[in-house]
Amino acid sequence: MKIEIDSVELSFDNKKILYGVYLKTETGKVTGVLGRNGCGKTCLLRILFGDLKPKYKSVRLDGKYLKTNLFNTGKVAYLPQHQLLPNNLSLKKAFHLFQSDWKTFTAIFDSFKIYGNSKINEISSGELRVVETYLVLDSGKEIILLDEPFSFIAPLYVEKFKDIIREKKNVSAILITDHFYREILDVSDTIYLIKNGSSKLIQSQQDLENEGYISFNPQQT
Ligand SMILES: Nc1ncnc2c1ncn2[C@@H]1O[C@H](COP(=O)(O)OP(=O)(O)OP(=O)(O)O)[C@@H](O)[C@H]1O
Repeated sequence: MKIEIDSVELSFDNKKILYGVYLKTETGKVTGVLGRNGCGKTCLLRILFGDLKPKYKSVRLDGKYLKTNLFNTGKVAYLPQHQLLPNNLSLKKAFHLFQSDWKTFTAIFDSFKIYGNSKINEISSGELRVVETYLVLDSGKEIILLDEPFSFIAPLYVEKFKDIIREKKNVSAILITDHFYREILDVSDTIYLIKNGSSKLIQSQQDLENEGYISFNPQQT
């Protein structure tokens, strides 16, 4: 499946946020989205999902204009920046509801074994992020949108999620945004930088330096 979004026009109180975006993601590929704080990454994911209504947008699935919101198609799973799961749900129940296998999860993240009967509000915010990111990635949906999956979790878990993302991209088109740009560069097949309301295709870390997204680091040359 191929998903494209363009012709996005989003403003808040006459402040233009997005106005020149083109972004494509497809099955078999991870598409990374980078950009400074407040450039519009979360808004773009929400517009694609259908959760935020801009003045205008055009979303195409396999080249065909989508007349409804993407979430109405049942083809998408979305990890928002805010909490996804309700507080009083037990972890095992959450896995049951998402039709995800608890034992497979705890075989990868073994320190979670003790939490099967714990409620969502009894684990740490980082642990919750691990659970939610896993459930979204394991949803089997054709399109997966991840808003900052790496930012709040330990480096060991970031590595595990990068492996899971590489595996899941075989069946899903994965769109991911995060400030951990090295992880995004590592795991993505295609990268866009959102800057001044527009998207730019990024080929290398050098491009990110040239665009002023990261500063020049002589130790890495
Ligand atoms: N509901 C809203 N009302 C007014 N302004 C908003 C609203 N939602 C977002 N914005 C503004 O739109 C801009 C883009 O926000 P967005 O959350 O998409 O940024 P971002 O690139 O995801 O930032 P970050 O990396 O800090 O999460 C910001 O300037 C933000 O203040």
